Amino acid sequence: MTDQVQQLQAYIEELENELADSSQGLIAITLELENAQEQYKNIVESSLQGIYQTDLDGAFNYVNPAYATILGYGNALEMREEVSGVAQVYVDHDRPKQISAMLADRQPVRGLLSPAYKRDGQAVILSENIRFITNGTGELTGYEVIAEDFTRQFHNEQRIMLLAKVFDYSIEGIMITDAQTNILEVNRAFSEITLYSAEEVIGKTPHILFSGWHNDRFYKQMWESLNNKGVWQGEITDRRKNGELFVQWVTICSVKDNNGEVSNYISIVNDITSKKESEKKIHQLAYYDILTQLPNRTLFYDRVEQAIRKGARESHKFGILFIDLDNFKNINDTLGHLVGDRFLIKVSSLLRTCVREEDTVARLGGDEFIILLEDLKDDQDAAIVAKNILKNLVGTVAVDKHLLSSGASIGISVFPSDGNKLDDLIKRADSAMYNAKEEGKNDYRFFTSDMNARAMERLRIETDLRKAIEEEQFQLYFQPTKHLGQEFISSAEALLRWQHPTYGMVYPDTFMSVAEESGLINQIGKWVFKSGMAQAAKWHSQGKRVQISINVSGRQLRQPHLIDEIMTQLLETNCDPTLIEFELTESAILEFPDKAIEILRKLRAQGFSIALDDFGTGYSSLSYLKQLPVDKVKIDRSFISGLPDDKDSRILVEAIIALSHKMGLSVIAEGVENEEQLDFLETQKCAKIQGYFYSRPLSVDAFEDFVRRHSHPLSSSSN
Ligand SMILES: Nc1nc2c(ncn2[C@@H]2O[C@@H]3COP(=O)(O)O[C@H]4[C@@H](O)[C@H](n5cnc6c(=O)[nH]c(N)nc65)O[C@@H]4COP(=O)(O)O[C@H]3[C@H]2O)c(=O)[nH]1
Repeated sequence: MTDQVQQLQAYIEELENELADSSQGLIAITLELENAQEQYKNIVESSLQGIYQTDLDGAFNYVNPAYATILGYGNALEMREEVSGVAQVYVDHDRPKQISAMLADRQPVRGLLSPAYKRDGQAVILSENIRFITNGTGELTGYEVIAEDFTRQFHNEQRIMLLAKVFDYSIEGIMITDAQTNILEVNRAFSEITLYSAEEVIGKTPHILFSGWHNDRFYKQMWESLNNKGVWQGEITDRRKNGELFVQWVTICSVKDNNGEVSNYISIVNDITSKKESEKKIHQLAYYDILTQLPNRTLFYDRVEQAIRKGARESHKFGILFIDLDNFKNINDTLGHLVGDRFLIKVSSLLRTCVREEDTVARLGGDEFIILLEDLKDDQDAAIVAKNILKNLVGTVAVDKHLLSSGASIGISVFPSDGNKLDDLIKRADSAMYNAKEEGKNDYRFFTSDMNARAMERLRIETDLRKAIEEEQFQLYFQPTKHLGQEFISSAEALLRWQHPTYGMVYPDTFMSVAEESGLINQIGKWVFKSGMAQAAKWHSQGKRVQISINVSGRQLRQPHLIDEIMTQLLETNCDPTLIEFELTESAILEFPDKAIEILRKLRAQGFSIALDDFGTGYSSLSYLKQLPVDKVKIDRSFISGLPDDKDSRILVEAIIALSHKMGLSVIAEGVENEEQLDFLETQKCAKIQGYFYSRPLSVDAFEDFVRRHSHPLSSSSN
């Protein structure tokens, strides 16, 4: 229709032109022209397309009924009465100018989309073909527009474009197949996920992604769901073009045609490989030990809970082995953490080899491991495993160039005889482990009720100790040390006593290990520093110079701000540092020698003295002594008690005294209880002694009395 109108229009123009040129045949042509114009008018008037003509300024010269209808007017006349030109109809007020610019080359414009307003103000999109109108001399006089209401198509097209964009830009991969699963279309995300371009997959089937990961049953269930419900959702592991496996979360829908037959399948695919990997990582971090990759405490406890449920249901026994390495601290401190870590990794694999596949070996932290032995037939089966572990751990384990061995102490509890709750079973295996340690290490123990009583006792002591710290139930006793050949007293060891409100005087042997394990020793130690220094300063201010030895345990040495704390107490008590000696055992220093040596050096630099307590009982060789910044060696009383009869004790004591003298260290013998011991020590020129033979530890009053009884003004010289 549009073409027909345009052809006619062109023809009329041609005739008009011919008319202008020629005077001959004018009448015939005029008739033909009128005819053609009539014909044109009829066609235009009855056209379903809107047609109008305007002058160059956009004023309407003619509007056909269809155009008036498109714009919501009753008829063309009505429209002409209300609207004079395009400016009142089109959204673009500059339309005449725009049209002139578009038609500058006199070529018609086709398919121009022009938004306009209907009579009632509603928007309408017109699709227009526009051409210029010339007069007989070829001069431009206006333009003619054939317009169609394109609003509905426009919105449909917009929708389709929008859907195409969604398809293209969706972050989910989309694959559309026909009913035979031949791929018809895939989007950009699909290509990014699978690494196949659209060209590579279109015409193929999704089998191109097949990884072999799933069995036939999996696909059978998928098709069953698709056929019955029209949809399937799940995880599929497929293979990318580069061969890599990937996990995707897939939703497949079947699309049916008007006859109810499946025409297409649409798969929407989410690559969840990285999500899966991070889930795996999170799971690994939450449930496995980072160093050894063994299950951690959380996972272990969970397995025990499961075992308890299963055990209760099926009347099964299971065992828990609590393992603490005996010698690990030494390995760590002497060879460094890196070797220590590697050793722990080796121990972990070694432990795994000692149990069955279904058993769980976990690391609780540090050098503590724990094993769940599932389905025990007999308690003794747990003992067999424990023995096997000990045998393996005593043998050497190669780490780098070192051949290391560490015994272990193992505690065993058995479900249900030792408890049917997680807490009880773990606590009891732990108590049994302590027992194995206390009774000589490198062995295993089953839990007994007697151990339970001891564990309860430890707990009670810890609770009471906390109260004791709060209420300052402690006292310092002082045990004088005797300088041979010197009558007056110039030094003493400060020894802690606990005045328990119920049990009376409690000695360190009862509570020191609990204080150490619980860490309460740090608070108690602070009190000892303060009281010891205050006492030394007080006697000093009274003109009595007594050097006081204060014990410092390994745990205290590990305290990060030990030196600051000591210096604070020194300032607060106004004590002279040369009046204070710190006593440390060899083993406390050897727990982490480098750090300990640094601390001791700093303390000496501040004017304090250092004594090596219990010397001879630790692991260090005598030559190691050279490296330690100490002023004094205290020979352990276990060697003194053998004097003078026990040959080994004699040899050792002689050697320690001789070596210390050679190294310029002062020596003191602890635990001297009789004259024979004293005589022997005198012959060896051991200058100082301490022990019941001379004096027991004394309260402050008793100590001052003791000094007075020795009828000397207290010395003003140092020891
Ligand atoms: N059989 C016998 N024993 C003798 C004799 N002479 C002294 N003793 C005892 O031997 C222990 C010497 O202290 P230690 O070796 O430093 O051993 C101390 C020390 O390691 C620790 N300790 C005591 N007070 C403190 C303290 O304030 N802080 C820290 N960290 N540890 C302390 O507790 C341990 C035990 O202290 P005490 O029970 O006071 O026991 C004291 C003392 O009473 C003797 O001739 N024969």
